[in-house]
Amino acid sequence: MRLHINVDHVATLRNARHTPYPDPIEAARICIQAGAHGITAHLREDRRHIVDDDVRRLGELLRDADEVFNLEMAATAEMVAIAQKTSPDVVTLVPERREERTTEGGLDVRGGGDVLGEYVRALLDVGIKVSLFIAADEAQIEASHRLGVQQIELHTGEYAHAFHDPAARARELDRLAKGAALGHRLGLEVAAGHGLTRDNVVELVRIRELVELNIGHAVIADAVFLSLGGAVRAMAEAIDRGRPH
Ligand SMILES: CC(=O)[C@@H](O)[C@H](O)COP(=O)(O)O
Ligand SMILES: NCC(=O)COP(=O)(O)O
Repeated sequence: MRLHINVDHVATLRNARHTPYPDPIEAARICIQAGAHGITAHLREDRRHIVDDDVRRLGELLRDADEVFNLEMAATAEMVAIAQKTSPDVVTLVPERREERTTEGGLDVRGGGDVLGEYVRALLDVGIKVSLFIAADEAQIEASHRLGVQQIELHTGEYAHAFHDPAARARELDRLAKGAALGHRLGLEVAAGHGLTRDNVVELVRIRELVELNIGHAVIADAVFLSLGGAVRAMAEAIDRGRPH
């Protein structure tokens, strides 16, 4: 199971005071040293946390360290051009709404039209792996497969919200498990992420088809008490506890 740490909210803290610290690139270095298999960052259109220069510097760090850089972005011409210029290992296309607090729901791949396919091809053509951040919905998974991407990332936000309601949690886990199984059958790599914590990750990783998790907010929050390296190691331990051996 690959664990990619999302460093967006290191930048949120930095931007709250317009200081140069804490630096998300230094955070990425610590996460990698602590055992993360890659770094994720979301360049939002409003630049509320990660900014363009962070993307450039993360790219340099991770290329030098030979570690994976997963750049999350909206499916727009501006973002695709940034990816072509900065060449992350992976681009995850996500839905984005300017006023949302965080990413709500998955990308509408089925209704995405020709333009989404063009963006996907533009990224694949320059050798960037493409992942689509989608709900665990049969039609969206099949549409992702038809677009020729290598990976899907299942949105676990609803599961995270349902965690303290046993019936809703079981329903969400079942939905994610069915989605992961379908994605795997279609030959897609299946990742998951959003709202994951050391508590809710344990049951999720029983889904054998999942090969990657992208986790940010809870790790950065844990870092306040555990140090960043300690928070990454604690998350890796929670994943190990839940993973079928
Ligand atoms: C796509 C996704 O789930 C993450 O990138 C998450 O959106 C982190 O960024 P925000 O907290 O700004 O939504
Ligand atoms: N794609 C999910 C991600 O990168 C991190 O989401 P979160 O853990 O910050 O909610």
